[in-house]
Amino acid sequence: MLVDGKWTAEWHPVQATDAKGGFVRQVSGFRNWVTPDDSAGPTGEGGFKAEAGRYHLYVALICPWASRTLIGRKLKKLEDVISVSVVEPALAAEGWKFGTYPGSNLDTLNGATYMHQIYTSADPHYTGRATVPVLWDKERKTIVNNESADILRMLNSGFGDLADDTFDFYPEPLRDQIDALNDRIYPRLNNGVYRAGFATTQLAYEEAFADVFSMLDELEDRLSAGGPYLFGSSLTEADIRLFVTLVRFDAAYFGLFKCNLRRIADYPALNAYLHRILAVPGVADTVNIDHIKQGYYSIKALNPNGIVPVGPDLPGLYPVELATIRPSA
Ligand SMILES: N[C@@H](CCC(=O)N[C@@H](CS)C(=O)NCC(=O)O)C(=O)O
Repeated sequence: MLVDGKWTAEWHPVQATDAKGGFVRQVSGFRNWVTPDDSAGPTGEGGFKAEAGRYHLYVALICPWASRTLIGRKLKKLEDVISVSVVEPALAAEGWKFGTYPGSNLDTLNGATYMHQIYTSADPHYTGRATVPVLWDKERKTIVNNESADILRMLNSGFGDLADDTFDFYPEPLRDQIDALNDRIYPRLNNGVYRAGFATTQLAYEEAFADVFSMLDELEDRLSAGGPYLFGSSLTEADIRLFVTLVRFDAAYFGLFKCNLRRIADYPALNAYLHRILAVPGVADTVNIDHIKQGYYSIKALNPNGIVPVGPDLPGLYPVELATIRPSA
């Protein structure tokens, strides 16, 4: 991580923990908002007007939080308005790295090698983890925001007429209910899998494990009783936020994070829902199971030898054919 703008040598991928050994996620540091008229958003300062070509997203395809923003950009048809760079899937010794791994890019915009250099360009004294996603302002040469929940809302309504209005991820009448559901799903499931995976005590792991599967059971019941989306016929940000966790679950969380009571494939309604969202035009383009597997299984603290499992076979998502991977005799 960065301490006063300097990369600390003893960087460690196991994140902060609380007194019980539970994983604690860092609070995001840049919280300004792009708005149609340049005014300030719910947090931070103004001066970030929606303009085509002005903003850039830095993402990792392994990362569920970054993927929220990629889906938002796709479905709001903002691809020509906001450019994107994708880091390599594996966390290097200095964190996220730009490179030539298939599906990744070099940073042609700022010429950085590592994501932490983007942070110190914005704030030479930055202290904190250099996380993705980052929404970068090419004009002011700074980070607008590095919190995916905020960026997803900006993509929904901050870009005004530059965005397509087929989807409204945060419709006025549903806002309280969406907030309430997000507040349940985030700690138990989205972050719950990380709490299980990065727990440093049996107790913290088991508490997280119970949260993950009780939440999945609850969502299975909810989707069996109605649908096609969490709030009926319209796809909202709650669906995007749930989808990014579900699509990683069987490939990474089940194995690496020891969330292995059941797979998403074992939940009929959740599995159908996962594939329903995957079939929404544009969504599948944001999902890269190879990056997801390579990225999670590169976390040395959890997988010291770095061996990436061949399976599981994920029909319709990541089919694995033994014949194509078995070494010939
Ligand atoms: N609150 C942030 C969290 C982002 C986050 O934790 N991203 C992870 C990748 S999934 C990251 O960049 N980790 C690098 C690190 O912690 O050093 C958000 O939702 O945008």
